Amino acid sequence: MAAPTGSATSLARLDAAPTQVPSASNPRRSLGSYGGSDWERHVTRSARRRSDSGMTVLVTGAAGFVGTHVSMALKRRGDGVLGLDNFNLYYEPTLKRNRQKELQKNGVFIVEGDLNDKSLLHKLFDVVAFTHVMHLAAQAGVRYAMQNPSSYIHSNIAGLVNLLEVCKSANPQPSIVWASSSSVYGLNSKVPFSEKDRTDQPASLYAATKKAGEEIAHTYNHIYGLSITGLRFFTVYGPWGRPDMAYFFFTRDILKGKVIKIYETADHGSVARDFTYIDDVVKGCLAALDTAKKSTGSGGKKKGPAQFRIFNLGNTAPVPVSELVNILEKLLKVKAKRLVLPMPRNGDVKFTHANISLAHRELGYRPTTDLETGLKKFVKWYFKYYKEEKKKINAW
Ligand SMILES: NC(=O)c1ccc[n+]([C@@H]2O[C@H](COP(=O)([O-])OP(=O)(O)OC[C@H]3O[C@@H](n4cnc5c(N)ncnc54)[C@H](O)[C@@H]3O)[C@@H](O)[C@H]2O)c1
Ligand SMILES: O=C(O)[C@H]1O[C@H](OP(=O)(O)OP(=O)(O)OC[C@H]2O[C@@H](n3ccc(=O)[nH]c3=O)[C@H](O)[C@@H]2O)[C@H](O)[C@@H](O)[C@H]1O
Repeated sequence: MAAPTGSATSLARLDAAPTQVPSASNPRRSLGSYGGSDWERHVTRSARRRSDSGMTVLVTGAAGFVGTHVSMALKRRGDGVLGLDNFNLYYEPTLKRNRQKELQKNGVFIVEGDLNDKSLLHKLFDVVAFTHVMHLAAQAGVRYAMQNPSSYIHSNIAGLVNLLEVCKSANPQPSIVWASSSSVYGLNSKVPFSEKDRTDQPASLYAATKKAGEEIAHTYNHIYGLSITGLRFFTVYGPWGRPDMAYFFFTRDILKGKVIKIYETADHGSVARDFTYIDDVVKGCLAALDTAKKSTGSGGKKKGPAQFRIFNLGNTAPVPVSELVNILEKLLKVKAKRLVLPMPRNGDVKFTHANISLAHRELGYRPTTDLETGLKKFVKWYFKYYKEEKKKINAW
């Protein structure tokens, strides 16, 4: 994982934009450097939909785990899709580049840029009349927030506000669906978590920025008439996943014979997650886009009541982390070296469990993949992917 950049304290740095995870691209390029007709040709071709009934969607975080899957699913069914990602170095940059290649093969172009680059966003909305924005770009990960807190402010707060500012003044205004998180339930002990439950006890800065995002979204809905749907994802896993997440690095470490740390509660109880398979989450995202009503503002002014929704997208079948490891051992045919430790106060919560009846009722959301089935698909992908990567390295 990339070293955090947040420790610089010189006066020059204090004036600079909030600290970011180092990025492969320069987020402050001048508009001219986005490239002339070639850039525009890629953008318009990627955003072209196959039929008039389709949508034209800007997917932020398209080189990310969920963003890649959602972009692919939209393109497959004929919608116009344009990606935006800053390709930051929070985890393996080659993985993001390889996801980008997969998307490119399927006709999805990713513009390399930062959410905070207002002129870039304006330029994109000038070139393409987006009907929808699927906003997935964010600084993810609950524990990394203790190492690089500013990166969460940069992407999850400043970046979100910047995006909403541009959306509010776009003509037509797009409908927005964006990723919140199960982490907003924080220290709640009433399960399963329902959208009506309190969300005022976050256990990590990550969770606090997602909660803040929900409030910010409400403001833009209230003042400017933006149609906004927030989706609270619950620990999403699967092929092309995130190497900073436990199921992914447990797989790598078990195969390497390295010790893995498994957290337990202070009274030796198990820590559990409502692990949700990526294909189920993608279906929920598409259903949210399909049922999103149009925004009601124009010229930066609200012209009528606008839709505002929040849904849990979980699996509603929590599994203890120790059981996740049992399944991985079985699939990998390797015994894990386990070190059981009390859960540190590092942003983690003891358990998550989604009540999904609202998403079921309004989105027709019904997850169908149990953890063992989903992990089997992940492990299959993992072996294939790293075999290919190893071949590439050996060929050098
Ligand atoms: N995967 C999960 O378990 C999970 C659970 C709950 C919520 N979420 C949320 O879902 C969304 C997608 O998560 P993911 O797992 O795909 O994460 P990810 O890190 O794989 O994807 C996020 C992408 O956003 C990009 N990005 C970050 N900051 C940016 C910026 N300022 N400008 C442009 N691009 C930027 C990153 O480069 C990355 O490719 C995130 O909002 C995350 O917080 C994920
Ligand atoms: O749904 C979300 O809102 C969040 O989902 C995800 O967070 P988490 O549920 O915390 O997933 P993840 O890190 O894989 O840890 C899984 C389990 O392994 C335990 N865990 C973890 C590390 C370790 O070394 N040992 C361990 O036992 C740990 O205690 C936990 O019980 C996303 O990363 C995050 O972006 C956020 O959006």
